[in-house]
Parts: sequence; structure tokens; C-alpha cells
Amino acid sequence: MDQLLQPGYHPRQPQGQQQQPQKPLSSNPHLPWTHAPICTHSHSLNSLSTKYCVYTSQTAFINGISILTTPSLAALAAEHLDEEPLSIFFTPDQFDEWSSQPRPWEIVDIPGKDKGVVATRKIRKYETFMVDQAAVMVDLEMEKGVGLKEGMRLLKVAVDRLKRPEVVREMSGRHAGALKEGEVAVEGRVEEDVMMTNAFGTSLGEGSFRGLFPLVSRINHACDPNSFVMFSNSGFSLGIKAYRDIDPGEEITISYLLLGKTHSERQQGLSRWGFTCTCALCSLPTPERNASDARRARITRLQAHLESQFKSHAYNAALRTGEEIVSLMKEENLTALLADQYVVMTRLSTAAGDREAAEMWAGEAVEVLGEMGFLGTEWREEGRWGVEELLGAFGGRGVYE
Ligand SMILES: C[S@@+](CC[C@H](N)C(=O)[O-])C[C@H]1O[C@@H](n2cnc3c(N)ncnc32)[C@H](O)[C@@H]1O
Repeated sequence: MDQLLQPGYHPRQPQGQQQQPQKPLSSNPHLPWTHAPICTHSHSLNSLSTKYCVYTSQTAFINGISILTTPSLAALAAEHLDEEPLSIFFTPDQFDEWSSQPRPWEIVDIPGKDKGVVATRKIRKYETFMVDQAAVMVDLEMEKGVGLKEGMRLLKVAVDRLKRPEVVREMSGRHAGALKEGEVAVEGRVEEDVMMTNAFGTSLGEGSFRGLFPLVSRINHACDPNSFVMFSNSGFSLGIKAYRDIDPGEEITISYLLLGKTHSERQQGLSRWGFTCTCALCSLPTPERNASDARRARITRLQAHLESQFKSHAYNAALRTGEEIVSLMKEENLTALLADQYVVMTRLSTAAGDREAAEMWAGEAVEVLGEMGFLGTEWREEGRWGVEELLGAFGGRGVYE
């Protein structure tokens, strides 16, 4: 459930010739792609001779999309190119309201962070206030299989072929623009920098990808964020929703890391983005920060304990452990983790034969998961989320899987 920004990092190498952008074909045998795929083959032992290509549709989505992947995953991707994000994240009423109003945020300069996104009106708790669609998707297996040089060459082709390549190139890659001393200008370097700085971890079918979402890429990190990312099933669209009410002028933030980490774990996890976090949680006075860290470390220990209790069928003891986890997560304001914990409690109560408790925990889980948007847009009306339905859909989640 946690949103993750996962720019894959690999060291820089010199590059070869410039690839010229190609024009869309007039009579097109490659539909739904608007350009002839450009392909290469893997030379890694794990995926020897696997074919990877750049597939572009300039007409799909908001900015067009380029996908670097295998022909079979491209065929799967082709089934989703007409995905309409508004109908995924909004009910028809919300859709009308959304369409008739200006967007409730703007991209502005934020001191010390380059750009960022701020609210222009009050955003309500759990409101979806931004939708975005991938502009570039890169198969992680391709990156490993074809090597950095070839991967960067194809990435540049992928960006060149977009409807508006500048949407990607104007993003602030950490190194984009300024060559370091002794560094050679290489093909695809700017594009690779932007991917490293701005891409999210996402998926398509069985494949893991780095996905570049132009709007969401402007949102800065906070360890106690006011917003979170929700992906569509295809992985091509996402919605940003508020964890709590956000005031006009307040900066929109998401967490680039899994939630629940201690201060030192967070700073270490964020080091790859090249900034030291000064969010409200990281800036707490030392005694309060230590107390928060102690609660977070205890949650981690208790989760391991609960897992062993579950495995040894000590369900009632596991429920008591789980209750302490719930209370600590509430103190730490870890809403997304709480939703999972409520599912765990439902499952434990069911295993313990306590139907009443199972229904109570299922109610808590459904409330949070529903409000967060994980049960679809009509979850309140459907009334179908009892214990069995919840465990059927979400029972595989939890700390003891
Ligand atoms: C996904 S981008 C966010 C948007 C970016 N600020 C921009 O101007 O496009 C990630 C980069 O933003 C900066 N950033 C994000 N959160 C930050 C924070 N809390 N403090 C300082 N810099 C931050 C870092 O340079 C990071 O590598």
C-alpha cells in the first residue's frame, strides 16, 4: 500500500552516437503504437537474447507514452492505452465536480527543494486532488539485460518520441544540465537523470518498472506526509489523495519511503535522493524524536513477535500483541499501516474463533481501506465488505505472510 519512489541507480558510463527523433508513421502497421518499435537484445545470462523495444504511442494518455519492454508486455500494455483515469478514481458526481473546477494545486518554487506542489484551496481528507498518467515506463529487467549504455540510448529515443519531450527534460534530474569535471556528455544522460530522480516503482503484469509521472514527479517528500499515491490496476494511472485536510498554501507531500521507519533509517533511505529531510517529523526536538523512534522500533519488534505467535497458533496472545501494534500505529499516525493491521486483526480473530471481534476489526479495516480508495469508488453503497469478502480480497496482506 505504501507509495514508493524507487529510482533505480546505476553508475554513469560514456555514451555513443545521438539518436535522431523519428516522425510518426503515416500509414501505420504498428498500431496501437504510433512509431516503429526500435529493438535490442539482452546479453545478460539471466535473460540472454530477450528482445526489448521502445514502444511509443503519441496519442495515448495525457502526454503520450513510451514503454521500454518485451513484445509480450507491450502487447499487455496496448490493452490499457485507452485507460481513463478519472473514471477509475472518481464517482460520476465527483467526476462532474472535478471537471467543473480548477485544479486545487499549483507547481511553485520551494526554497531548498527546487519545485514543489502547494494547495490553492482547502483539500479535504481522503479527497483525490491530482490524477496523472505515465509518460515513460522502463522495464527493470531490460535495464539489467541490455546494460546502461544501450538502456540510455533507448531511453533517449523513448523521450524524443513523446508528444512533448520537454515535459520530461524540464524535470529536475539531480545532475541534469551541469556536467561534472571530466564527465563526457553522453546520449540519454539527461533523461536517465530525470528517471533516477523522479520515477516511481510501478508494475505492468508480472513486470516491474520505473514509471515517470510528470505531475506527481513534482511532489516533494515528507516522512509524515499529508498525501499518498494510489495506482490503477494497470499501473499506468495514479491518483494522489489526502491523508488529512490540507490548508491553502500548504505544500503537498508524499513519502518516498515505506512508512514506519525510524529517523536514522529514513535519512539513510533518502540519501540516494541527495537531500537531508527537514520535515516536521525529522525536525522534532530530540526527546520527542527519540520517543517516536522508540515506538516505531517497538512496532517492528512486535510485528516479528506476532508472526511467531501466529505460526505457533497462539492466536489470543497474537491478538494482544496486535492491539499494542494498533495503539502504537495510531500514536505515530501511520494510517496506511493501520489499514493492513486491521486486516491482520480480522484474520487473527477469525483464527481464534472470535466472530464478534473479527467483525469489529473488519469494520475498522473496511472504513480505512474504503476511505483511502482501495475498495473502489462505490464501496459505501455496495455493502458487501464483510469479514469473508475482506479476507478474500486482502487476507494475503499482513506481517505474517
Ligand atoms: C521527485 S522530485 C520532487 C520534485 C523536485 N523538487 C522538482 O523540482 O522537480 C525529487 C527531488 O526533489 C528534492 N526533494 C524532494 N523532497 C525534498 C525535501 N523534503 N527536502 C529537500 N529536497 C527534496 C530532491 O532533490 C529530490 O531528489
